[in-house]
Amino acid sequence: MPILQVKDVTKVYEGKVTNRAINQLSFDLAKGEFLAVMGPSGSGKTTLLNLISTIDKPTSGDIVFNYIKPQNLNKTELAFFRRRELGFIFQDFNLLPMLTVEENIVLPLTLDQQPVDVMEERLNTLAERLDLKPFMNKRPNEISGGQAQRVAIARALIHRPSIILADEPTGNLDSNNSREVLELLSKINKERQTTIVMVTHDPIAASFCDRVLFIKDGEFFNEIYRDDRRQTFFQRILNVLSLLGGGQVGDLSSIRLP
Ligand SMILES: Nc1ncnc2c1ncn2[C@@H]1O[C@H](COP(=O)(O)OP(=O)(O)OP(=O)(O)O)[C@@H](O)[C@H]1O
Repeated sequence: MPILQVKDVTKVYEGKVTNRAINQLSFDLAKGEFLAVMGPSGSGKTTLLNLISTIDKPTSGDIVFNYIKPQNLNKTELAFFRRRELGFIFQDFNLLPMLTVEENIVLPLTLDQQPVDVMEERLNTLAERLDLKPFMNKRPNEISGGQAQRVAIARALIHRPSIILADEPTGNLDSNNSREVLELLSKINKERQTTIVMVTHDPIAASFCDRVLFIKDGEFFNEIYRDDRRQTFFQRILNVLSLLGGGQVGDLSSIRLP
């Protein structure tokens, strides 16, 4: 049984002009998979992430987590589901500026009214693993972008969610910090079998994943699995992107991945 099933999902935004942002899209996600979603601007990536994250509801079709259909939950159940099952990582980190690094990380457990000893134990483990110990009492504006994203990753992991949803997590980072964050996500995925869905424009970021799902105009375009070296996978990602159009694939094709 996949951890997530997207079944024939359509999302139509009604307005002056009707916009079919996702059209009859279907795919499964296995537990422990690290999936990248790619596609040109406006192809429906954020809409898809909003549907999976239950922020938005499909117009038709089903999204099933394990055996749960979030669209059938009431508001309270949905809030509980989101808090327990999902972890979010955003491009702009979304840390609360008034809280310290430590307070930001434990926020999901605070909201869930978990006991202090559980918070402390998990906080210590994550701070150690993500190398955050030196910054625990700092505020978000006192740390670098790369450090802020590591804090956001710790916050996304602390309640041990079933799925991590990441929207362009390296979009605001330079190449060194991007690589560090991607290696960290990859390590967490491999060591803990944490399931991750990551929307990205960046083929280098996508090359860290197990599979890339490409969408175009809200529809399935292609998917490729990593079964070889990251460099070869990267070249295959570039090949699909050049078929999709709209990118600067030519500039990237000579890149040797570190
Ligand atoms: N709330 C909304 N109301 C109406 N139309 C919307 C809404 N959100 C997105 N759209 C439209 O749905 C389509 C898909 O948008 P979406 O933001 O999901 O694409 P995207 O692939 O994430 O784009 P980008 O890479 O530029 O972030 C676009 O045509 C967009 O204009």
